[in-house]
Amino acid sequence: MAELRTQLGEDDDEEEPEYLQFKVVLLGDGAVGKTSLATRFCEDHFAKQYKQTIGLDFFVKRVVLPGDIHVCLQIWDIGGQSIGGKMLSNYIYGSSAVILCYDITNYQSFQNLEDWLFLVKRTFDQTPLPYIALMANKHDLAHIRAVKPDKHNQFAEENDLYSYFVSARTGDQVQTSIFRIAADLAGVTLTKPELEAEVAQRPTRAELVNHPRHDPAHPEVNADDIARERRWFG
Ligand SMILES: Nc1nc2c(ncn2[C@@H]2O[C@H](COP(=O)(O)OP(=O)(O)OP(=O)(O)O)[C@@H](O)[C@H]2O)c(=O)[nH]1
Repeated sequence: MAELRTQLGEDDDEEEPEYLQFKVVLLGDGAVGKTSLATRFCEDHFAKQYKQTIGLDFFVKRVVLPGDIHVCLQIWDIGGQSIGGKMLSNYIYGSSAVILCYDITNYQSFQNLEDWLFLVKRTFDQTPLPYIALMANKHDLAHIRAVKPDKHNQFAEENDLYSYFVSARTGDQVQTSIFRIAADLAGVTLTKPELEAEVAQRPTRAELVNHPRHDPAHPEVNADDIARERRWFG
């Protein structure tokens, strides 16, 4: 995995820690929530309004792992319309991690990950593949999901992908997933208490989402969904 050690200070202050730097690329169809995930990862903010990413956008996430290991993730948010574009391979090239994102309420966005994954493999060609994660977003809409967890797990297993279920909207599992990805890239094994401590340190207020709770059309809405909305997430 590509890794760069550097000092990230504004000046040459000797106190500035040494960061492990990794390029992380978010890929997936338009409107699956890549920008929302990046802003949740990095700014702990969520915007309801959809603003299409043209080309790409950049974010930076700094994480301190157990053992005082400082990690800087350069997050490349690639617009979903780039799939047919000539620049896509250039965007993917040199990444340490690729996060394949889909919207659990949009089956097509899941199916199209075959194409996104193919493009990643083609970019890396004979060279080792980066860390690749499968990220199911919009988990707050689990009551209208179109992609069953079984399908997700099968795709992840078949392609040897790390697997995450998140909601950029509520923040559910977002900080945990990025913390885990940072640790995996840095080669740090996290214990459960370490992961929980990180999440507890950065509470995100879960937003109440209006679900049709007792709608007979969505009988699968259950107590877990309701509890999820009320929890505090990292
Ligand atoms: N309910 C819900 N909506 C979400 C979630 N994440 C994103 N959205 C909404 O989905 C829409 C698209 O989100 P974006 O983050 O702009 O999607 P994108 O994948 O970056 O889209 P492109 O720029 O076209 O590639 C926006 O209206 C978001 O508010 C989520 O977890 N839950």
